[in-house]
Amino acid sequence: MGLSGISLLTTTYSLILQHQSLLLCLRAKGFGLDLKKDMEGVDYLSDERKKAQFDVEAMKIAWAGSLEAFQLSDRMAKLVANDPAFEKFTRPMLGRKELIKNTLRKAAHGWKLIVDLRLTEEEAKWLRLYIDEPAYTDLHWGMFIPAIEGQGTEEQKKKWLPLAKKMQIIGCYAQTELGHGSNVQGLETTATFDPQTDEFIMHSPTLTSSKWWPGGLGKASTHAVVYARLIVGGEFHGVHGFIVQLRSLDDHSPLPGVTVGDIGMKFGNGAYNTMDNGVLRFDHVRIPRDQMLMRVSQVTREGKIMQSDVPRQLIYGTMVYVRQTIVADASKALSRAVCIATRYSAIRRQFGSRNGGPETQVIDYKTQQSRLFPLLASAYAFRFVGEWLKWLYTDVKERLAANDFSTLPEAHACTAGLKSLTTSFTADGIEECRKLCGGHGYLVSSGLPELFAVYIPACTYEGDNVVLLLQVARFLVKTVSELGYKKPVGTTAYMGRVASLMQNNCAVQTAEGWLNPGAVVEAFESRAARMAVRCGQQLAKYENPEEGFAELSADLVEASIAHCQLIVVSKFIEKLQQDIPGKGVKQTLEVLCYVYALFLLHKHQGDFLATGYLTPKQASLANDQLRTLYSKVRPNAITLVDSFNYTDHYLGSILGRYDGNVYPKLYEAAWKDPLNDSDVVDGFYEYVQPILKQKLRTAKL
Ligand SMILES: CCCCC/C=C\C/C=C\C/C=C\C/C=C\C/C=C/C(=O)SCCNC(=O)CCNC(=O)[C@H](O)C(C)(C)COP(=O)(O)OP(=O)(O)OC[C@H]1O[C@@H](n2cnc3c(N)ncnc32)[C@H](O)[C@@H]1OP(=O)(O)O
Ligand SMILES: Cc1cc2nc3c(=O)[nH]c(=O)nc-3n(C[C@H](O)[C@H](O)[C@H](O)COP(=O)(O)OP(=O)(O)OC[C@H]3O[C@@H](n4cnc5c(N)ncnc54)[C@H](O)[C@@H]3O)c2cc1C
Repeated sequence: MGLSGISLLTTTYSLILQHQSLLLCLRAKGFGLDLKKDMEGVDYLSDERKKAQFDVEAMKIAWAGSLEAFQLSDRMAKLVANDPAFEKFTRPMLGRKELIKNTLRKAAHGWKLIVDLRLTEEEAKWLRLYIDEPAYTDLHWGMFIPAIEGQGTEEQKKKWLPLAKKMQIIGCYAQTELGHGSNVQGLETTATFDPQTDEFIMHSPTLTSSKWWPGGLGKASTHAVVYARLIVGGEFHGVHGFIVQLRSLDDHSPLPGVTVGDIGMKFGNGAYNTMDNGVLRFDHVRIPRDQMLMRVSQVTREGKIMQSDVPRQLIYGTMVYVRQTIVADASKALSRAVCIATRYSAIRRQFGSRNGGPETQVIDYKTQQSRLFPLLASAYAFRFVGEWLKWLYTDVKERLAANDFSTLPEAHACTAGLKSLTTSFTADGIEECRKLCGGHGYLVSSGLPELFAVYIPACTYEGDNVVLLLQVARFLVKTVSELGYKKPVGTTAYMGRVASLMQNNCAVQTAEGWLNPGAVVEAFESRAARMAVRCGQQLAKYENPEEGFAELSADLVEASIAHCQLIVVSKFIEKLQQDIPGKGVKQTLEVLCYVYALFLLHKHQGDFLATGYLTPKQASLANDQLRTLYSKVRPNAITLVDSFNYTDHYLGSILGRYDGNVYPKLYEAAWKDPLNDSDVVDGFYEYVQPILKQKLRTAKL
């Protein structure tokens, strides 16, 4: 068969796929094309779904947090999925300008729905999540408004919040500069008070002081909360936030003295390029004095600095809030990737066929299970720790409102540490899911490349993950150094039992012995306590503590990871102590909890062995138990990912389709690629044909 034969065959097949729901067997001799009978509307995963040992509807509620939360999220997911305005499959093929315009259109359509349907703020949040396209609205609602809420005075909130909440102004969070991101105290933008005019003069004195990265700044925002060095009477008084108008509210042109634009393309096709991360410079731009956010410090008309009794660290409060939301988002991104990889692993078959029978589903290979099921368990673990962190944040917020600042350091350490732990694991987990899907995982239509590209900056934004773990380390070192006279509370309460945690060793004697929450928690507590104490002992050898901290920072990061993993494990176990209704739901979650804990124990067994808490035999028993647990997860795997309740629209993946109808849909999608609009590629006559027709002068070639 020649080229035209192949082309005829493929075009015919593509037409059948497009216009028929019943696809009949198509056989192309000599081309290995043997597409089995395929019915649209058939659930190819129904046999898997019949294996479930728990009530899926009840698990959906356990995942969502409550029946109300489930219903709300389900309603918003369907609203988006059924609205053609939110189509996203062409996104990776759009050029940057089209991409941004498309995102602006979707954001406008989303806002119209919010207004027309009178959605609550909670509903609107879920709507934006399911629209699934990073946009300026994320920063407007996620950082600009929270910054004003957290750092503004009552008067300032009264003035700015109604404007922002009605979207009569659009704001972003402009902290990072070209020269400084992690080191906030090193920012160079200045806000100099002019007592003559009662104004601040915003200025970018150097190239490196240019604001660089803020999402929504590049093209959309009219305003920003700008972080700058406060200078009053020629003296520096720390970094503070200022509300600055950047663009005209009439024609959106930059105001005098403001230079603003987009910083350019980022990693991946589509992906985070829907966001207009921006650059901003000020040339002596004047703003009224009352546009400095003044909850923490005030500048009076006379140019006096007044400190309220609120701690200075509250200026960093927006980051605490966003880090907490990022932990919740980690479980969403990881569960999404795991859902795709799990469904596809049940559809995909390789090897093992006997007498022409079906080959083995790749999900039945123990290696596949040992890579996939810990990710599945982690998605659940992150979901529950995210729920707990939300509670912790709400509690801190209420305390702050009542001028109780005692739990702020712990909230900072927990949000920083868990943000770091969950985003690093999720970024690696999405890439692992791509590999678990073999070659097809590399196709954009698998949904995984774009999910990965969108997700990985989470390891950097809202604080580089290593920098954040070093903050946890400072908190741990301080806790250890105060043990003699201050009782540790909250997530460090276990340090109060440091003597026994240092002395007692693991008592587990059998693989079954590891199915004991007490044994698991004690193992993680002992490892974390021993690593933190060891760092403390090492630090004590240095005369200069800062020098010691810098020298030991790699070990300190490992101690912080051990502490954060302990938090996730114990919050999962605490969750299971609650009433969780539904047949088999709690038992299935218990299996996942042990998978999560024993997988970590196996992966980090070096720590557990080196600290002397475990013997090699006990570590090996944990691994034996892990294998048994994988067999328990196997029958429930598909329904555990169904319990995330993701629509096919949100998943955005042919491999992860609910009905498992993967191959015909992959085939169909290939023919929709613009390259296949014509049989002869554009450029053939200019660049390919001349080569084919060339008359070679050197006979040897
Ligand atoms: C396919 C489509 C997918 C669609 C997806 C759709 C939607 C997405 C949804 C949501 C989007 C979510 C996010 C949006 C994305 C990106 C937004 C990104 C925004 C940003 O990145 S904003 C910039 C963030 N920048 C940082 O995080 C900087 C990191 N640096 C710092 O935080 C600090 O400078 C530091 C490193 C922690 C401290 O440095 P240091 O110089 O030592 O500190 P000091 O300033 O001297 O203070 C030390 C003192 O303060 C305590 N401290 C520090 N931070 C805090 C805090 N946050 N809260 C409370 N206390 C804090 C610290 O403990 C010290 O206390 P002491 O008692 O020891 O003195
Ligand atoms: C997609 C995206 C969106 C963003 N959105 C915003 C936004 O809306 N608003 C905003 O203000 N900013 C935003 N940012 C900026 C972001 O917050 C910073 O990039 C982030 O805080 C990291 O800072 P940095 O770039 O200065 O990294 P750097 O600090 O320069 O990090 C470089 C390397 O140095 C290491 N390092 C740095 N300090 C230390 C240390 N003390 N000890 C050991 N190692 C160290 C880091 O681990 C890293 O490996 C965004 C960034 C991205 C990628």
